[in-house]
Amino acid sequence: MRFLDGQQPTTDLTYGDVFMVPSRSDVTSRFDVDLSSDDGTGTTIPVVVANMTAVAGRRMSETVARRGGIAIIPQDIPVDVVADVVADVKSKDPVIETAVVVAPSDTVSTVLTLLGKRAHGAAVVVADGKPVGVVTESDCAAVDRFAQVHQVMSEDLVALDAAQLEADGLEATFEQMHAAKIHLAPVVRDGLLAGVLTRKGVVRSSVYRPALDAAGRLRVGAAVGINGDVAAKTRELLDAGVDVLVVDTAHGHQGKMLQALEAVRSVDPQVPVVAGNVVTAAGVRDLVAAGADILKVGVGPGAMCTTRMQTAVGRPQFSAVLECAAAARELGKHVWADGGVRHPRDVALALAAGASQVMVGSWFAGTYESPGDLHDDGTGRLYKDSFGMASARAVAARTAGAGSAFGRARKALYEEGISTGKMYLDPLRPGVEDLLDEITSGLRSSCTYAGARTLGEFHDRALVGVQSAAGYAEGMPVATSW
Ligand SMILES: NC(=O)C1=CN([C@@H]2O[C@H](COP(=O)(O)OP(=O)(O)OC[C@H]3O[C@@H](n4cnc5c(N)ncnc54)[C@H](OP(=O)(O)O)[C@@H]3O)[C@@H](O)[C@H]2O)C=CC1
Ligand SMILES: Nc1nc2c(ncn2[C@@H]2O[C@H](COP(=O)(O)O)[C@@H](O)[C@H]2O)c(=O)[nH]1
Ligand SMILES: [K+]
Repeated sequence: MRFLDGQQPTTDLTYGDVFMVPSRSDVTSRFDVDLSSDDGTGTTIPVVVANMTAVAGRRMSETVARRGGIAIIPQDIPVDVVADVVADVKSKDPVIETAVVVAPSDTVSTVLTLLGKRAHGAAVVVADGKPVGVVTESDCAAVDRFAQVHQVMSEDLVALDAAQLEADGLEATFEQMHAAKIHLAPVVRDGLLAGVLTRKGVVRSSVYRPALDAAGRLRVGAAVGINGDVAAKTRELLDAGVDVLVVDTAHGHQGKMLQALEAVRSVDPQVPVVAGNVVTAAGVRDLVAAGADILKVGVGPGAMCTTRMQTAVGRPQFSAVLECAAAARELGKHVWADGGVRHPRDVALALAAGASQVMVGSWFAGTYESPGDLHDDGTGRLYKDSFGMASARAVAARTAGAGSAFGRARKALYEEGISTGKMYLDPLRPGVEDLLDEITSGLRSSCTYAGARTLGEFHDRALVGVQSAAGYAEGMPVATSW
């Protein structure tokens, strides 16, 4: 990456401070851009779901890995639950999606609760393992909440056969669904429900490649903190089958982190290890020396994060990523830009600055696939609760039952995150895949503007300028007259 006209910025910058100019390009289609990362984590799009309890759970992990990204299960989740999540994600099909399933005797009230768990807009009604109907939100409108599913479901089913699907391919399957005027179809294998396909999902499967491990199963990562028996927890996580290990604490450039990395490396010298958070080249070098392959960069940019207000510590994220990525590159290592990503442009800028991937937390909390329950704010707008991992809420959960009550009370004094975030679902993009579409289409387009076919070329070719607040504002759409 170069600054425009050889500028050398004299202050640290964040995403809003910078813009990219187009360069001569011979990349004729945005579909010609390869978004795979080269940092050894096996992702085919450079998007990692942040290890936050309100964001990364099993549905999020499965959905994002099917489209080529990876989610990191937070360190606060008990290790036996992590093992269960990893096994579940790895049991899922890379193309056929997991259905929301109900029984004919379930109530409409149950259906309405479950529909919000995935973006399909329909639940498959199953009896003896076979699909017998489909039920949507509109089927449930204006009927009693205790009505039973069999009374309202549509029995007019067009089911797809998994073997036939493989033989026909995605395009023919899409055309078949189009001709049948259906947006969703249950998929059966030997007559039993194997999942669902949506028309949108079929198109996505033709554009994205799933992030798969050596055995062809979806990838998933998990985080470990720096306290306690790090080696033992690492062993348990690796036995559970996690593909990437994230060693995570607020202040990554500290002695306990270096010891934690040594403990992790003593267990497994091979697994990709991500460590952070840091924002300086010195932090990068020390953590690499202790065994990290990838540095998690970002102190204070997160949407749920109050660290900069509490402590004055942190660094504007674009400059942090630029300096850390350059230091990591010299050592043959990589960085993930963690936090503060709110628009596709931020993803492009982080990658231009040299990050191999971008971590997204709060933005994805506001989707069907995040772990929380859907709420209506009283005006019909849907949202989910979110909270920081250093908030009072997370600290109380993390320390519950550990140590003495006195110790927990002392810990509770330190709070560097908000407990009561409200992340609205975008009515046009309520599912995480809708956001991935928005991010990756923006990023593919950024790459062609820079004349880049790969993310490596994008970083090499990106030409970045510094802008005023008015320059940033000019880029915003204006939907009403002024
Ligand atoms: N990216 C960011 O800007 C930030 C991210 N977070 C996230 O919050 C989660 C919890 O992290 P964390 O609070 O580190 O909890 P951890 O459970 O990982 O514990 C942190 C350990 O480091 C010690 N420590 C020393 N200095 C600090 C410091 N300045 N801040 C925090 N701990 C310190 C603590 O001891 P003692 O308690 O005795 O001081 C404790 O033993 C993580 O997921 C982290 O990524 C949190 C803050 C900032
Ligand atoms: N200082 C704090 N940082 C936090 C907290 N919880 C999470 N985080 C960091 O934010 C990113 C995600 O950023 P986002 O803008 O996409 O939400 C996450 O990976 C952590 O590094 C917190 O309580 N305090
Ligand atoms: K912040």
